[in-house]
Amino acid sequence: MRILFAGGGTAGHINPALAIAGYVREKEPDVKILYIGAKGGMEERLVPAAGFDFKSITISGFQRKLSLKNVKRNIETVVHIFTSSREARNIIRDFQPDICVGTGGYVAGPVLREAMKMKIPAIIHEQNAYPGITNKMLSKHADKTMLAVADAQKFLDPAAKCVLTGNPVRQAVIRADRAASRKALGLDSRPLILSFGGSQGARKINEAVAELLVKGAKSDRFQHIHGYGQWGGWFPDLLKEKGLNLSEHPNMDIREYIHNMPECLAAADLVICRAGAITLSELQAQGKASILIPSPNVAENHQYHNAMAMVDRHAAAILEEKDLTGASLCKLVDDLFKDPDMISSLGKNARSMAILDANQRIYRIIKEVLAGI
Ligand SMILES: CC(=O)N[C@H]1[C@@H](OP(=O)(O)OP(=O)(O)OC[C@H]2O[C@@H](n3ccc(=O)[nH]c3=O)[C@H](O)[C@@H]2O)O[C@H](CO)[C@@H](O)[C@@H]1O
Repeated sequence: MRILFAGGGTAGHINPALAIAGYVREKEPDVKILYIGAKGGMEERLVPAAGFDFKSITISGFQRKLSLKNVKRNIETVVHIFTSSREARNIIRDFQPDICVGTGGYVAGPVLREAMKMKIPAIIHEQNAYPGITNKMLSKHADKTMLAVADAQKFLDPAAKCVLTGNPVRQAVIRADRAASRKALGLDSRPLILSFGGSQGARKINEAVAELLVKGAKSDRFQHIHGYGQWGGWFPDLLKEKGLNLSEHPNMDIREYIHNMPECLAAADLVICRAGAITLSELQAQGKASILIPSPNVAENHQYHNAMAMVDRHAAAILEEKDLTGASLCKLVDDLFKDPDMISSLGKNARSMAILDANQRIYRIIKEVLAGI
């Protein structure tokens, strides 16, 4: 079997593709997998690191806010629509896939469209309750549109052939064990706080977490791992300005991107993060207590709705960005750790929401589509 994947822009689109690809490779070690991503996107690093062949095409998205710079970018995007289709077509011709799987993000558009024109079976996966623009466009002609949340169907083309699968989570996340992960990370018996602001990081979360790290360093009560993101290069200097010298605190660790997320998640006692769809599925798979800070800058405020689905089931705490300060975050963390039963019940309730067989369901759909069912 030869499978072509396309999806990218943020890890929220890349990691589901890697989860599906990883599962299929476990089931069928002879499978040939190729991943097409966008030149310059996070997928350029993440996909080869996961051991899959990768090719890129040049593509960009339309900028909605009008400015001179954005007009120029939008003209480039129109040019890319044509050139990227040609690039995608050439890669597809060379690779000759049996099926093409799209997981959202601009790059999936030209790849899946060209595959469909070439009569190659094409299926897409939507991670959110509110679908992204690429999947909305592709859903009309896709052989199957796989959904994480049934509600997404009402925003898709009426012709979409929808099937509910849940979000695919990487096997490494599902399997990671707390005790083994804590040992591998060199942690001691104090609680571990894990924080990050989505796959790209978030300025406001960095600023609030800086306070939490300073306070944590003084009290020495916690161990902490924080991912500050690709635009957060200023974060280490902020800590220095605040007088925090991390070399004196070996179990306080900051990094631009957390590459060993399965271990870090398994080891954590409390996770502070955005409410992107895949992050939430991972929290559920690992049954972790969390403080969710939804991004207010996403289509239809969908991260708030993602978060509330957990908060309403007492499976996470929420701190809205408008209420987020160093002080409000420190207080909520203190309150939670004062109440160990609360931390444990948030984790248990999160786990009860997990859909752990999404990879199996998607694998079955791939086989059915290939068999013409
Ligand atoms: C601002 C934005 O557009 N966010 C969207 C984006 O979020 P984003 O790209 O942040 O996606 P998710 O929260 O869904 O997934 C993030 C993934 O990155 C991993 N990770 C993150 C940080 C890190 O340092 N290391 C690491 O490995 C997480 O474990 C997870 O697997 O895609 C999601 C899925 O379509 C959407 O729900 C989000 O609304």
